Amino acid sequence: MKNPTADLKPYYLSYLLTVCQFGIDAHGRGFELYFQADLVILWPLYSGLAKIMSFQFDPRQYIRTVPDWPVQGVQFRDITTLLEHKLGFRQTIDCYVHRYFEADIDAVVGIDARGFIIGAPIAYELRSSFVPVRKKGKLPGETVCESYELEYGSAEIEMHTDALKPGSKVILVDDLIATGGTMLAAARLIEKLGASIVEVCAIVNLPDLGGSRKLEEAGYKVFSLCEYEGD
Ligand SMILES: O=P(O)(O)OC[C@H]1O[C@H](OP(=O)(O)OP(=O)(O)O)[C@H](O)[C@@H]1O
Ligand SMILES: Nc1ncnc2[nH]cnc12
Repeated sequence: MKNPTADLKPYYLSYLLTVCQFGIDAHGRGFELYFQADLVILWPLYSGLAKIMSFQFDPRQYIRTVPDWPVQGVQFRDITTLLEHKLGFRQTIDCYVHRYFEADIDAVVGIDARGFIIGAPIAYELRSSFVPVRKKGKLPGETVCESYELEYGSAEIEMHTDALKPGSKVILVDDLIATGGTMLAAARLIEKLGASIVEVCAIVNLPDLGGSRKLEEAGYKVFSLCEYEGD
């Protein structure tokens, strides 16, 4: 087991604080000594529980499906109902934080617009920077641009050229992978800036639309919290 006190992790710390605080008050020993001792004891228990909870969490219970929206034939997987659910939202963010906590991520890149909602809190918890990929025409600085096809339409996205340092480690985040066009275009932007993509991740994957397969064939690791077959 890695010694947790060697490099205190603020995220785990926030979970443990309540327990430890009680211990500190009751015990009356030096803060450092007692606090660190608690971390050593609780670390395997806490990280084990967090993994089990992430494993069991299924966001589909909170996601609303709207048939034939925005066009006939599309089963729209609406994550607003997940975001509205206090615990569901928290568990969603926690799944990514636990997954990437020890990956030394420099930046979370979130895709306009729903990728911002989940990308920003993940970046905050990972203590990394957050970089927005925006629809064309929204960023004021010098940008790199990519065009792509959607399940319903086509679009262009941009990122500031100075948003990522060459060689930096990033995760790419969006709410959903359908045809994969958006993620692939965003991944190309990241690569144009010379950064390296640890994983591309989404809440929802629609595997039958082929996006995750395309991303994997392009060499990216893909992670999603749930899938809907047959879309
Ligand atoms: O895998 P794909 O086929 O590329 O589709 C997935 C993308 O489509 C949706 O965004 P949309 O373009 O509808 O924009 P929005 O977030 O502004 O609603 C979704 O949030 C993803 O970004
Ligand atoms: N089926 C779908 N549901 C929600 N967002 C989407 N973006 C592309 N396809 C989608």
